[in-house]
Amino acid sequence: MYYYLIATFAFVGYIFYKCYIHPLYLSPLRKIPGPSSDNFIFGHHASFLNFSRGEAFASLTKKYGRMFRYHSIFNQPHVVITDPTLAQQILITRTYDYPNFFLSRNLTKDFIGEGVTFTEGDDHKRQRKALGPSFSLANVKEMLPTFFQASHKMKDIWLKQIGNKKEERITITDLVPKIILDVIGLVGFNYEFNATSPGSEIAQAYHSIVNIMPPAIYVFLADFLPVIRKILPSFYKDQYLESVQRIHNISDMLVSNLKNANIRGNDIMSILVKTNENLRASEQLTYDEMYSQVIGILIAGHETTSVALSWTLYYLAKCPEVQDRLRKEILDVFTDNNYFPTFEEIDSLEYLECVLKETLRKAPPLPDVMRSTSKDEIMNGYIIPKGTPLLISFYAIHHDPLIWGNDAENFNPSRWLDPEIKSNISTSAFLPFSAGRRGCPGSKMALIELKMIVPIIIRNFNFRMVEGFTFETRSQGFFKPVPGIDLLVSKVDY
Ligand code: HEM
Repeated sequence: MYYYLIATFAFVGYIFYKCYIHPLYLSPLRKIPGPSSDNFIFGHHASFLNFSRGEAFASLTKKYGRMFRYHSIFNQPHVVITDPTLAQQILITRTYDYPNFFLSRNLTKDFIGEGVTFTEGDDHKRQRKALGPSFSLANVKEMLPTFFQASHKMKDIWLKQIGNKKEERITITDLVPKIILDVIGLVGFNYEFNATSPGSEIAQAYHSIVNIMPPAIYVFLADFLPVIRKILPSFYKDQYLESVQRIHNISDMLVSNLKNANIRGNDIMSILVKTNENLRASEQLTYDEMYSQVIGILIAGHETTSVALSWTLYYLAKCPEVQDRLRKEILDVFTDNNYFPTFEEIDSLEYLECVLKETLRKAPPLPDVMRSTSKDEIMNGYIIPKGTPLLISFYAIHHDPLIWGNDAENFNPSRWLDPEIKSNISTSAFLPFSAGRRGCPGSKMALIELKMIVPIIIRNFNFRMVEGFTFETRSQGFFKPVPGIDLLVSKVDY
């Protein structure tokens, strides 16, 4: 009887020590400046981490400097980095000294498998080597017709929605993700997702996954108590877990089909399968690794590009003079509505490039990435013990007035034409695609996709803000408008 009592006291004491005494009174990380914990159980997940953490980190940078601390679940201290020099060290100079950090390795692995996002060191290098040819510029150029058709499909759906009306209020964030999902289906796997059709299985599954994530406390506990994964409330079980399973089934089918195919196309996965066959046995990806790339590419390549496109249209609606200037530039190349431009032509649109860069600066689709320390370190004079989670906030770096000037909060594409600003911006101050060995392999593809879609849409439509319409911004994972963006859309005829 006493043993049970002692064991219970010891357990409770240990939990109290780990969740309260150590993080708040003993950890060397408590010396780093930062806000005090808001909630005994949820830490800052009870406050700013639940909403737009990018904006919160930008304002905390002003208060505490470019390295500060916040508290995660059970008060665990995490360190936020908004200093480009430290970001350079973590992301670029010593990439593999700072492994990726996940709130739950188990749940993440269940979801994305052992693909490129999950691996470290030599395994990560091996996977990136195999993926390289799929993302080469030559291959991305082959994707132009798919981008072209997707933008015309988007245009046709909106034209139908406007009909004979002068102007129509459209929730642009309804169609944009579906169009981008279709694109990734075709260029990624040569597969028709038909996401714009009402019964599209993949579109529904995908929507559930990105919109019904289990709360942070579940994710955190899932690593310590595997039983948590079995007692997820039925809401998550039915919608989230079933959707994950559906996407896994599709991934399995795609990779099996490709392995057995006699003729393969130029899509990302086909090229990966071909590249893999030509690698030395020790470098080849296993079936599981290959299969994990499907879900990785789907998530990494879809939500990011779709969010970037939605923000671009939003900022163009917000800044009519920018929209007019961009349309003028576009009309010089897209002389005819059905004109199919060359790669060189879309790449030469200088102001379009500025608009896209400015959108990715103001609203980086992935507002931050997480890493951890693999050994004890000193950073900016503070002791950072091994295993400390580090959050590199791209959003805060992109909004830092010391880098971007006093108009950092303004949407001003012309800043990218200013030679002085251009020369001040290092690779670690503009990080929409992160940087270093883990930097986004799809950056060229995403930019070219946007450079094809935006002109076709802007050539055909004028976008205006809806008076009084507001939305929230969420940045759990992706920096997204919630519930979405409504704009007034009218046809433009040239
Ligand atoms: C505007 C669009 C995009 C943005 C803003 C973006 C941004 C990013 C960022 C910030 C990372 C994290 C890198 C890190 O952990 O340091 C990443 C990783 C990744 N992205 Fe993208 N991405 C975009 C489009 C794409 C596309 C179109 C694809 C593929 C079709 C893609 C595939 C990947 C993959 C596979 C990774 C994991 C790389 C690794 O861990 O080594 N991304 N992306």
